[in-house]
Amino acid sequence: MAIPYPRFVGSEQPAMEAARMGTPPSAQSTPPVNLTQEELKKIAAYKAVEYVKSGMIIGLGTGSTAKHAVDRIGELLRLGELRDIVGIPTSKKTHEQAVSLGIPLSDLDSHPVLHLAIDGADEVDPRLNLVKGRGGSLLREKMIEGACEKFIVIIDDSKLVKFLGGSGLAVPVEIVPFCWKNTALRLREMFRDSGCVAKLRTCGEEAEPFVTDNGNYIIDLYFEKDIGDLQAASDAILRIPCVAEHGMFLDMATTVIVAGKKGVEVIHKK
Ligand SMILES: O=C(CO)[C@H](O)[C@H](O)COP(=O)(O)O
Repeated sequence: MAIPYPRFVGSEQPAMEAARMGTPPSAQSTPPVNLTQEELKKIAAYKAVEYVKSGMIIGLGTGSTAKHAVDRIGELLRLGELRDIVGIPTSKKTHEQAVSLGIPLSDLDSHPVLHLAIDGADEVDPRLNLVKGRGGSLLREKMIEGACEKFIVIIDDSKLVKFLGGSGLAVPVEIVPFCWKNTALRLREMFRDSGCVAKLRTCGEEAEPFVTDNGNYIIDLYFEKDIGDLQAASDAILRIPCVAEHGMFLDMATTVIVAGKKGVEVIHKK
């Protein structure tokens, strides 16, 4: 059950108060029904950072929600409320952000096991399976978040879906650029029964291929129907030689923090 924002229970209070940037408790007596999506993302992010303790090795996620968490970690380090944190960034963009905040950084080669990672997601299904990578960082995210003892996903409630692919948005697949049309065709044919459309992700006015931090392309898969057996789909995609990784994160999240108009909910994997 979601904890409603105006009546905080125990540890729900600090995240909300901090996220509302010092709004005095008295000003919170009316339900904050008009929270924007950005505010909800920030509330989820601040709540997740309560799980960060001094001395931890932390996976730093990518995207607009994760950005709030990285900002908050930087702020707590600056205030001296956290110490001896080492961040492992999941993208070049997050690396830049963390450097600008003075967060000490390292990598998976030096730290093969992390205590915790905090990241956003594009979709979360009832079993806490995820789609990630619409920001394009799925490969590094999967490497780093797969090496964590605890993986906290932070979302606003628009990301909750009945089944992956169910929001009508894409399931991304990172591929080696060589003969990408052939890989796109193989992906489309593989999911023909689910009404799959496979599109190269592009960017800019010239619609140039979007290039990931690893120098790869992304094929976005759009499904008309439920994909069905996700593990079988994952295995089949990964068997295509040019595929580096896909954006289905199955059985990886240990906790999902959902901020919605009615409150913030912390869901732990059973
Ligand atoms: O997977 C990701 C980037 O590769 C992001 O975490 C995901 O796209 C969610 O982004 P946002 O928080 O901006 O909605």
